[in-house]
Amino acid sequence: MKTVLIATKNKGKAKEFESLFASKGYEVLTLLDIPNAPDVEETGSSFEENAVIKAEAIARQAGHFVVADDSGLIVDALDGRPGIFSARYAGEDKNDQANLEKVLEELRGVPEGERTARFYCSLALASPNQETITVAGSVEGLIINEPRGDSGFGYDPIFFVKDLGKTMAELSSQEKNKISHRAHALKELESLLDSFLERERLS
Ligand SMILES: O=c1[nH]c(=O)c2ncn([C@@H]3O[C@H](COP(=O)(O)OP(=O)(O)OP(=O)(O)O)[C@@H](O)[C@H]3O)c2[nH]1
Ligand SMILES: [Mg+2]
Repeated sequence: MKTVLIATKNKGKAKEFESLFASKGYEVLTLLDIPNAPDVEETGSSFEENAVIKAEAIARQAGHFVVADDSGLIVDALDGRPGIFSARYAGEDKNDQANLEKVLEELRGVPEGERTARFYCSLALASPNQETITVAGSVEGLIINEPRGDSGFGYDPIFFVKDLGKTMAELSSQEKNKISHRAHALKELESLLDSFLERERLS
């Protein structure tokens, strides 16, 4: 089986990548499988910049091609926050529950029609031998008042997907993996992955 290394330490993302890539015949390894994997500082000012920083740093260290994901929640009524700071919105300890509560608190009193939001995911594919490729995907939703559902991770319980009439956390992992920002970005990457890997083989 072909193996792909994902430069993430986020368990929720790792699980989603495992099932997204399994359907394409790849086994997934993440930084959670690698003892003492470094923490790469996300110093960029966009999702794309941060995805490239993470992918290139780990590709250099591993001497191997890797995929990195930088993603987050963009809330229109909060001028795009938490955005690239989604993982640490309520503090450095990356507490999903506290992050979600901070968003709900900041949106208190904002009417339903103004609670539009999207999840955005940038994926970077990097190798020591080639130019880095980036792709992106997003999914539109509404931030509801109270968390609902317990699948997924992060802000999923407050992100309502109108077409499905459910929050992301009320979807099964298969359902989320059909419509999520990460799934859309990976679909974009799919068409580029084979030729990237072919160049990798020849380099
Ligand atoms: O409800 C959610 N459903 C999702 O599908 C999702 N995808 C991203 N996010 C949020 O955005 C942060 C990423 O920040 P991020 O890209 O820097 O990742 P991270 O720091 O958690 O791990 P790493 O990949 O950098 O190691 C995450 O922690 C979450 O708060 C999501 N929330
Ligand atoms: Mg991060």
